Amino acid sequence: MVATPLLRVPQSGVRCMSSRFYRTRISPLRSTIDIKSFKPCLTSAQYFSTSLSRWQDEVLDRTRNIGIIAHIDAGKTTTTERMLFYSGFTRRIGDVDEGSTVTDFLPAERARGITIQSAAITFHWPPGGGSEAAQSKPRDESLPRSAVSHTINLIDTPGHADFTFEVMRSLRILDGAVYGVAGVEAQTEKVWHQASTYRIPRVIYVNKLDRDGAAFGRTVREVSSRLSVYPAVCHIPWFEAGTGPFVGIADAINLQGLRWREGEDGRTIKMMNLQQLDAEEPALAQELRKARAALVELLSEQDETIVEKFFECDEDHMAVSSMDIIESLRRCVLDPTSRIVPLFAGASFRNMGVQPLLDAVVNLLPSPPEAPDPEVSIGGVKGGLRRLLSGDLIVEQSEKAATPVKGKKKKSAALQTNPKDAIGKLQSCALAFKVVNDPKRGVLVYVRVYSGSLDRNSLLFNTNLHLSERAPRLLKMHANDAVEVDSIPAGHIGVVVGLKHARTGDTLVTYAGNKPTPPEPLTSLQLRPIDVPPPVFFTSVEPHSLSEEKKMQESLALLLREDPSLHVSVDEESGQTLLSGMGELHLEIARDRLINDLKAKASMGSIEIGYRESGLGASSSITKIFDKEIAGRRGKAGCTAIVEPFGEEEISEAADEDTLLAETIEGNQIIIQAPGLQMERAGRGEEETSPFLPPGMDAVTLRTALQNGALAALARGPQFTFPMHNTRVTLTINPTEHLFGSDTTTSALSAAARQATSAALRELPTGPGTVMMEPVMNVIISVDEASLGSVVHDISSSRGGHIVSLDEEVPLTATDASPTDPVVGQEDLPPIDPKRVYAPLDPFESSLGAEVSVSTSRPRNITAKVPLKEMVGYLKHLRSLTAGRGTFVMSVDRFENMSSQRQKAVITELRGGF
Ligand SMILES: Nc1nc2c(ncn2[C@@H]2O[C@H](COP(=O)(O)OP(=O)(O)OP(=O)(O)O)[C@@H](O)[C@H]2O)c(=O)[nH]1
Repeated sequence: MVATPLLRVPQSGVRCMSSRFYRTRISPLRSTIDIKSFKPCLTSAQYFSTSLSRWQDEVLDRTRNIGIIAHIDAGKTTTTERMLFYSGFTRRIGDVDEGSTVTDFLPAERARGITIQSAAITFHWPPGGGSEAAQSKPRDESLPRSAVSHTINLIDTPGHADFTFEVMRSLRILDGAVYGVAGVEAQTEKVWHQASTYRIPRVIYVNKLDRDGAAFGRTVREVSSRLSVYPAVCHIPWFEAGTGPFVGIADAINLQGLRWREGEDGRTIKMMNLQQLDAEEPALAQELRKARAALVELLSEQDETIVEKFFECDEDHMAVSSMDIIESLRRCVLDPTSRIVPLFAGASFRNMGVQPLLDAVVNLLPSPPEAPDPEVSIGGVKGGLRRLLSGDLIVEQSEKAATPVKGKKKKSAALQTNPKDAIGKLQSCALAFKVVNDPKRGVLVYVRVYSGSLDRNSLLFNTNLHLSERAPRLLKMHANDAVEVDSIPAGHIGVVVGLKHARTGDTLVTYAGNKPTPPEPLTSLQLRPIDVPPPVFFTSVEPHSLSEEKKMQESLALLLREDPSLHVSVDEESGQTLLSGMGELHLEIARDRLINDLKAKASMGSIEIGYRESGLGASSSITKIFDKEIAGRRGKAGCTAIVEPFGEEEISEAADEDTLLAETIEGNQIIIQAPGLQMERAGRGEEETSPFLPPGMDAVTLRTALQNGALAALARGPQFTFPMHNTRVTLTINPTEHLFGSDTTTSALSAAARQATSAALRELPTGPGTVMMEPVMNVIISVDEASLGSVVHDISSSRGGHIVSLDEEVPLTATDASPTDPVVGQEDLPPIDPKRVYAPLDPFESSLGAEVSVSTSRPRNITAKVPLKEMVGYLKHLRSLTAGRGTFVMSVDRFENMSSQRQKAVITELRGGF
C-alpha cells in the first residue's frame, strides 16, 4: 500500500477531511529503481523494448531531480534531513547543530555546520514507491501526482558565497528547485538570480516561522519586490490564537488546517477542514478564505483554464477544486514566461511543514522531460540539447562555420565532416556534476544523463579532457549507500565508479562505431558550460618530507578533480607548489580535505591574495632554439615569441589560414602562427597534418605543446613573480627554421615556447615596464536604513571602494551568470508593487503597519567595487557597524592596475615589512 501524502484530498477540495490525527506511514524498506532487477521479468525482445520504453517513460514522469537552494543558514540541511526522515529513508532526524546529518557527510562540513559538497540522494515520496508495480501504473488524472510514489533525486547545494561556482555547478543539473528563505537578504537575491540564469522552475519555502518575531507577511512582500515575482501564497502560518506560538499551517489549496504537536517528530498531523477551523480558530479560517480568494485571483491573471473553472463554479473562489488549483499552479511553474511562484510555509527545525512541501515538489515541479531544454555548446554555437538532437542546431552550426569568425581559425575542423551524420552517431551524453572521493568505494563520479542511456562498460569520451575511459561500474546512490545497476537512462542521476580522469563539470559522451574519438564536432559538445572564475587567493603547500611528495601530489590531483575551481601550480624558481582558490574559506576547506580527509602529510602556508602582473608595452621579437637531451632522447625545436598588453574586451582581427590558435585563457591571449606549414587532412575524420611535422605529430599536438609552453611562462611575471594578466603572447613557428624532423618532440616544442615567452617577458621590466594588478570585487551589502550612512562612508573612504548604486537589482557577474545564457528580458520586466500582493498580516502588525514595514524595515542594498585586499575580514567589521545585522556577498569583478604607491605598500607588507 502506498502511504498517504498530505495534499491528497477529494476533488471538491472543500469539506474534505474530518478532524483527526493523521499519521504518515513510514515504509520499512528502502526501495530503489533497480533496472537490473527489472530486466529478468521481460520475456521476448519485442516485449522488452516496448515495455521497457513505456516503463522508462512512466518512471521518468515520476522522477524529480531537484535541489534546495537558499542563502547560508536558511535551513537547507535541516529541511533535507526532515525530508529523508518522512520518506522513510532515515530512522532518526539528523541535527545540523549536533553534526549528525546525512547530507553533510564530510568531516569538515560536520565540524563547521555548513554544507560544502553537494551530495545527491535518491528517496521516494510518498514513501513505499520504487517497486515495479508502483512505477508502471499509468497516472490517474483525477488525483494529484502525490497520490503515487515518486523518485526524488535531491541535490544538496551549498549556500556560502565562496562556493558560487559550486552552486552554479549543482544548479545546472536541476530540473526544479525548492527555494528556501528565512527573510530576504543580498545572498537570497543572488542565489535566486543564479537559478534564474538556468530558468529553473521553483517553489518558495518560507522557513523558521517558529522564531520570535517571524514575519511571514513581510517576507512575502519582500519576495515580490526584491525577487520580482508574484508569490502565490499556498500556505499561511498558523499562530495559536493569532498571536501565540507557531503550531502549523493553513493550506489555501485544500482549504484545511494542518497542526503539528509541539516537541514531536512531526509525523502526526492533525488536519481540520474549514468548518472545524471556523469553530476552533475563526480568525485563521477567515484569513484562509482571503488567501484562497487571492490565490484564485492571481492564477486567473495568468491562466485561462482556471478562469473557466472559476466561472463554472459561479465565481465562488472557495468552490474551485484543489486539483484545478494544483494543475494551474503547475502550468505557471512550468511556463518560463510566468512570474508566479508558489509559496509554502514551515519551521523545519520544529518538524512542521515539510511533508506538504514534499507534496508540492511532486505536484508542481517538472519531471525531466518537462524541464527546460538544457543548453549545450558545440563547434562554437550554443542552443538547446533537444534542438541539437533534432538536427536543427547543427544546421545553424554549419552555416556559422562557413563564415569566417573573428579571432578564430577560419578552416574549422567541423567543416570537414557532415555534422548531421555525427549527431546521428551520438548514443548518449551525460554531465559529471560531482566527483567525490569515497573512503570505501574510491572515486565516485556523479552523473546526470541527458540523452540515451549510459551503460556499464561503455567507452565514455570526455569532451573537456579529450580522452576516453570505460565506465566499469554504475551505481544508484543514497547518500552513503549504493545499489549496482546496468545502465543509467536519460533523465536520471547515478554514479560511475572506476573513472580515472573525469572531473566535476566534464561532459561525457558515448557514440556509435569503434573509433578512438567521436566524429567532429561531437568532440566539442559541452552541456551547460560554465566559466571557472579566476582564483584570487593562494597558499603554498609543502610536504613534510621528500617521501611524502608523491602522496601529496596525488591528493592534490584528486582535490582538483573534485573541485576544478581550485588551481595548482608550481613556481619554477622556488619549486614551491601553490594552491589557489576563490576565497579564504574555499582554501581552508581545501586544506581540511587535503590534510584531514585525504591524509596528506603536508603543511600549508598563510592564505594570500593572488595579485597579477602585466606589461605596459610590447617586447621585441625573440627567437629561442631548444636543443637538449630530455629523458635520454634528443629534442630540438625553435620558436619566436612577442608579448604585448591585451584587453579581454578586445576583438581580434580575423585570423588567417596560418593561425593555428587564438585563445584567451585566464585573462591572457595565446596566438600561434605557423606560416607555410601547409596543413592538410589525411582523410575524412582524420586530424590535420603537414609534411614539415615529424612523423606521428599532427596540428593538435603541435598546438597543445606550444600552448603549454607559453602558459608555463605566463605563470610567473618577470618583476613581481605573480602570474601574468592582460598579456598577449604571439608564438610563430617557421617550419624551415624551427622544426627538425624526428628530433622535434612535443617536450622540445614546449620548452622552446616557454623559453622564448620567458625571455620576451624578461625584457619588459627594463623596457616598457610592468605593473602589479589586484582583484577588485563586486560587493553587495545589505544593511538597515540606520547603518546605511556609516557603511557607505567606510567603504568609500577607508577601503578605497567605489559605490556603484544604492538599492538596485543585484547584478549578475560573469561568474554568477551562465555566459551563454543570459536571463533574457528579465531586466525589462516591470517592478512588482508589493501592495498588490496578497500577504497575511503578521502577529502584532496593524493593517497600516503592513505598508509601513516594507519601506522602513526593508534592508538597503549597497553595490560597490572594492579591492579584495580591503575586504579581507570585512564581515566582522560590517557586523560591528550594523549591530550584527549587515550581510554581504561578493564576486570577482576584474583585475585592476595598482597605483605605484599602493603597489609599494603591498610589496612591503608581503616582504614582512611595516
Ligand atoms: N528556529 C529555527 N531554526 C532553524 C530552522 N531550520 C534550521 N534552523 C537552524 O538554522 C541553522 C542553519 O541550518 P542549516 O540547516 O545548517 O542551514 P543550511 O542552509 O543548510 O546552511 P549551509 O549548509 O551552511 O548553507 C541551524 O542552527 C538550524 O538548527 C527552523 O525552522 N527554525
